[in-house]
Amino acid sequence: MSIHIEAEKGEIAETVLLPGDPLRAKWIADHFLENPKQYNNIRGMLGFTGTYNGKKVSVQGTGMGIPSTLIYCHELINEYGVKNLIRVGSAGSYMKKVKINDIVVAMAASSTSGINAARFPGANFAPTANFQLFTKAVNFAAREKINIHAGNILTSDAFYEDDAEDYKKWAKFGILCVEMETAGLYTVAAQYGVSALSLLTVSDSMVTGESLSSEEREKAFSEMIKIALNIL
Ligand SMILES: O=P(O)(O)O[C@H]1O[C@H](CO)[C@@H](O)[C@H]1O
Ligand SMILES: O=c1cc[nH]c(=O)[nH]1
Repeated sequence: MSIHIEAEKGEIAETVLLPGDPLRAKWIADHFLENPKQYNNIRGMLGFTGTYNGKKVSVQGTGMGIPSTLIYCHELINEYGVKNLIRVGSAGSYMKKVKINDIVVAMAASSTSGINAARFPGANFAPTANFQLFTKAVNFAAREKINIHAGNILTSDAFYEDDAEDYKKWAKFGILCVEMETAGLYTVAAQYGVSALSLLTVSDSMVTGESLSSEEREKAFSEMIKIALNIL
């Protein structure tokens, strides 16, 4: 048991899917895992372990933003020996070609977070995806004819930006979409020598103003989950 996770040692798999929303963790466990067993309810941040095609896999909610996500990743890696961390999140599109329900595989994550600026004063750390997981995801999507975008994304500390036009500056530099965790995830994975990948489904568009409802957001992510579970 760690401070925020009440699982016994051995109850969590080496590969963990990480949605921000704990109810999405339950939905994934209920719909995709064989024999799912809940191992965490501290703070309602649900975690489950089951199998997928016979392979042990866990799914753990992280909450929203880098600080919350780092708590769960730190404990999963250091207290439970987790080796592969795969975020399955939602994101807001910054480009016209990145449409609602499209999947983005994050090669790298730019960020407005101060976490690495404080760690590496006067320098920039580049949080990047694990190459093997990234390649497997891209190849699986190609085989299954699932359309994906791959590239740089933005991990923001703010969901509600002051300036609704700010996204245009990031889009000019190739940023596909915005979310709130990946730069933290890629950094903590690098810090402890484990593998991480972020898969994102577009739930909102800054370009068109479209948006999925919270119910659709919770459940509309089947193709992304399929990719995550098939790169184990
Ligand atoms: O859907 P999740 O995984 O929570 O991800 C996105 O949704 C939340 C904001 O609504 C932030 O956590 C953002 O990164
Ligand atoms: O617009 C969005 C959608 C999901 N997540 C974000 O951080 N922003």
